[in-house]
Amino acid sequence: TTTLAFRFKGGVIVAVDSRATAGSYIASGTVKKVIEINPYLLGTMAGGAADCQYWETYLGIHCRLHELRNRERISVSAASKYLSNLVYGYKGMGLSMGTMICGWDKTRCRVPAVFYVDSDGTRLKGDLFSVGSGSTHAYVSTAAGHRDAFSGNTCNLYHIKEDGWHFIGNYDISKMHYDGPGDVPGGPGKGY
Ligand SMILES: CC1=C(C(=O)N[C@H](C)C(=O)N[C@@H](Cc2c[nH]c3ccccc23)C(=O)N[C@@H](Cc2ccccc2)C(=O)[C@H](C)CO)Cc2ccccc21
Repeated sequence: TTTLAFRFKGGVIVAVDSRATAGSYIASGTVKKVIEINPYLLGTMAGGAADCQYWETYLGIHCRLHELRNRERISVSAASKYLSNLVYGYKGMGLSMGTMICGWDKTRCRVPAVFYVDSDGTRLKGDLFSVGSGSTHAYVSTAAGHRDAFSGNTCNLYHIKEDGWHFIGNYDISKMHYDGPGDVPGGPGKGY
């Protein structure tokens, strides 16, 4: 899996691949690794498929209950803290989940936010994260889908703006232009 999210003045960009594996077998090439928690919160998924799907769906239920009880949206920070505390209760029991909770807070700090949360209990606020077996490639180039055997098929792209998330599209990674390590802007041998 390769998942990437970063914050910028225009909001948050979220990009994930769509491959699921069981050992070296490709179990699926069309999985959704972004859960649409609500119109202004997205969660990405890496690690155990069932673990990610189950606990991020559970988070969605909690976020809705928060809205009903408090008559206001839950903040990205509070949503990510809730997920982190949830899975921390199962630490050491075999959960495997690496996720980014992304959104644009409308109430408190009114800025885009990205939090990394994993099943070890780590929770980090940041501007850019990449999670999954292909993340090392994604940090350095657009190579993840081509270089990591556990990532690939298609890329799902989302843009979170002040008015919520927008699904930009699904792109076939095999049709994306990539001519080797020098392919990224400013890469070696490009002279700029
Ligand atoms: C295709 C699929 C499932 C599936 O492929 N399950 C396998 C066993 C799975 O969880 N694969 C993981 C890799 C994995 C297998 N066993 C594990 C034990 C611990 C941790 C990870 C794993 C995977 O593809 N994970 C994706 C993330 C993912 C995949 C599907 C859905 C959400 C997230 C990913 O991270 C990259 C491929 C690198 O592993 C489970 C499921 C439930 C409902 C609907 C579809 C599926």
